[in-house]
Amino acid sequence: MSSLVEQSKKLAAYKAVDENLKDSHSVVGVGSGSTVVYVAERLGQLEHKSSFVCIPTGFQSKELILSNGLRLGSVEEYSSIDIAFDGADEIDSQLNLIKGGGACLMQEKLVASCSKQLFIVADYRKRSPEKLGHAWRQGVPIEVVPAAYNKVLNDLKNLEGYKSAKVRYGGTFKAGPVVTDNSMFIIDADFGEIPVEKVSTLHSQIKGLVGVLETGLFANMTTAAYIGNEDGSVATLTL
Ligand SMILES: O=C[C@H](O)[C@H](O)[C@H](O)COP(=O)(O)O
Repeated sequence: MSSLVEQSKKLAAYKAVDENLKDSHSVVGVGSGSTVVYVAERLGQLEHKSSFVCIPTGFQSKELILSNGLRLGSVEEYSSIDIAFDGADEIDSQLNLIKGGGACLMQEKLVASCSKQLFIVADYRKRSPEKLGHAWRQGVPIEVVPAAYNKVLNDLKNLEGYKSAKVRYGGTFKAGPVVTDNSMFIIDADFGEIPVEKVSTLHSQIKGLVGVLETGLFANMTTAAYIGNEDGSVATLTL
């Protein structure tokens, strides 16, 4: 990956933490992915880091919290979270998101839904001019019960906008399907470009299929998105 992309991730993450984490915040959600690495790094540099507890969104997130000397909690203990930081695979003009490129969507949505504020950190490649499905062409990640994958693949064909869907495989790293932190499979379903006003409906339709645990469509959850630009600036997107 180019150092420009890496630099933009870091700048976005640092700025999101610096501008939004307050001394009064005692419970902080820490998401998953390669951009949140810099959120955890920044949190770990804070003098008052022992004054808040961090809630992970999966295995990688838990490791980030521990390796940066942060206090680890769990969403079972803290179902009310003051603020959460997470990455995204794509962000539309209304701050709806596609997430789950790293197969972590269920616990991410759990933490986001428990949090009073959700700040997204990303590099410039993640920002769509308007609709989801523009830059992120791999499809909407859907976490499914393993026994239901074939049924869900068939059910998806009946939904408006459906183009194709497939179970995600591990490639050279895993013979067979990717298995999530919740022991589920991931289906990537291509719906082309998703109109802003249809994100929520599409999420509900997919979620309504028996066998679906959660979708990677995050509608109306984002407080603000911090986007690291190629020129070294960071754009703050709010509604
Ligand atoms: O499943 C993974 C998560 O949804 C990530 O937050 C998302 O894929 C973005 O990751 P990255 O910051 O590596 O692009």
